[in-house]
Amino acid sequence: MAVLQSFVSVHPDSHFPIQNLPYGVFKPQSASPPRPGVAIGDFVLDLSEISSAGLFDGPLLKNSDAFLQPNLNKFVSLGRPAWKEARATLQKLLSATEPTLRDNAVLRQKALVPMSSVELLLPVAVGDYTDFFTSLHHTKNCGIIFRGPQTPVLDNWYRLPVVYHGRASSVVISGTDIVRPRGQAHPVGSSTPYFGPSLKLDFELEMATIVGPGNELGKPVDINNAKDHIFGLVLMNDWSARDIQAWEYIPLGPFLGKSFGTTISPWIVTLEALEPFASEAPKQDPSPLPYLTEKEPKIYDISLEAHIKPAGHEDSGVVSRTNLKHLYWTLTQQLAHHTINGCNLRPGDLLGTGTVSGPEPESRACLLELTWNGRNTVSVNELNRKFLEDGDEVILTGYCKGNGYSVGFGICSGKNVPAAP
Ligand SMILES: O=C(O)/C=C/C(=O)CC(=O)CC(=O)O
Ligand SMILES: [Ca+2]
Ligand SMILES: [Mg+2]
Repeated sequence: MAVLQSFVSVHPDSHFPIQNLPYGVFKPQSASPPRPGVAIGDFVLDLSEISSAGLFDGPLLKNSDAFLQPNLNKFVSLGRPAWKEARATLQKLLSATEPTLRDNAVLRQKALVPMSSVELLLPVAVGDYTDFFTSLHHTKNCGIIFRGPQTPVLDNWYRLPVVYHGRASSVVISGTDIVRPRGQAHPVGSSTPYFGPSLKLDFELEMATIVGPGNELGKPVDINNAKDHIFGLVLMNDWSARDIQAWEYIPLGPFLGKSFGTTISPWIVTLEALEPFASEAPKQDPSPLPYLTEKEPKIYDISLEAHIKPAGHEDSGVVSRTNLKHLYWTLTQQLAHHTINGCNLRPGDLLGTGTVSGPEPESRACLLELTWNGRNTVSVNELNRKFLEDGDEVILTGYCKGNGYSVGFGICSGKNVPAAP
């Protein structure tokens, strides 16, 4: 079957072919109000213009103001039938053989904006942010580093997706500077804690679910319906101050070591676009309890990379290469577990997968693991790093390789700037 083509020319290496159509929010000019868009090649299609032109003409979106909003919360709340309808409309409008937009120069001029000229914003207003801990490799390595080699993975880890509640207020869009946090730390061997800028600033390469309709308080989501609550995925960097974290986290878990900033990528790639890259998840042993047992457990084959651009340098170097398929607990198990006590999820909530470390040393997805808590170094363009230095930029990227095209996530980047004096 011929590969679907757009009338917008899309470079073969682009993350944003017509097979992808990820959703974001942008401002065409700094003074313009934010509006939803989809990425196509090097352009953003302005969905407020497409909506105002009456081109969302399917039964669910015909009279909807979902694309006349400053964020995507309303659209993601509508659920999969509306998401499918929007995708079908947009794929048709952008296809090479469809004249409606292709041959309307006035509308094209208004609705197709060069991506290089826009400001990308947070795609959703994030009401709540939760971060799971679902890579066995990451869990084992952190266990050995923080708690010693005796029992790096505790029994509960195999029975439920272990998780902590993060801070939504400090979720920021790719490109936002991250100020090095100050806090307490208590290095091994020192008799008292000290206070100061973190000396162990780290990144964590993760992905995150953007929640769709969500559930009412008191009504858990059934595991076999959990997929209907996942609108799509973004890249996520859960910045972590390892020295602050190691001292504060017992017994309640991470707090100030994580809450100073979490960066997400601007484009939400939908599960519809990821479907060709889904496969059966590996069997879990021990078998999970019935509320976590799904009829068709799926994983997604998404190649992920972390790069560091050292302070003052033009080029970045790759420090980690991994894949989302290395996770033990599926995205749907994470979501169902989150609601099993009746806790409600709301449209736009952000559920981090946890650090996506794989089995090979080069697939460790944070510096804590890559340098074994600063015992070793990683080399980046002939420089060595134990942890991040002021001015270092971390760039995450991810993509799925299709037949003749890629479905990608673009980048999720952030630069560290010095701590407040
Ligand atoms: O093992 C620990 O004490 C903590 C490790 C983390 O920092 C984990 C975390 O943020 C969840 C994850 O990214 O997998
Ligand atoms: Ca994390
Ligand atoms: Mg964080």
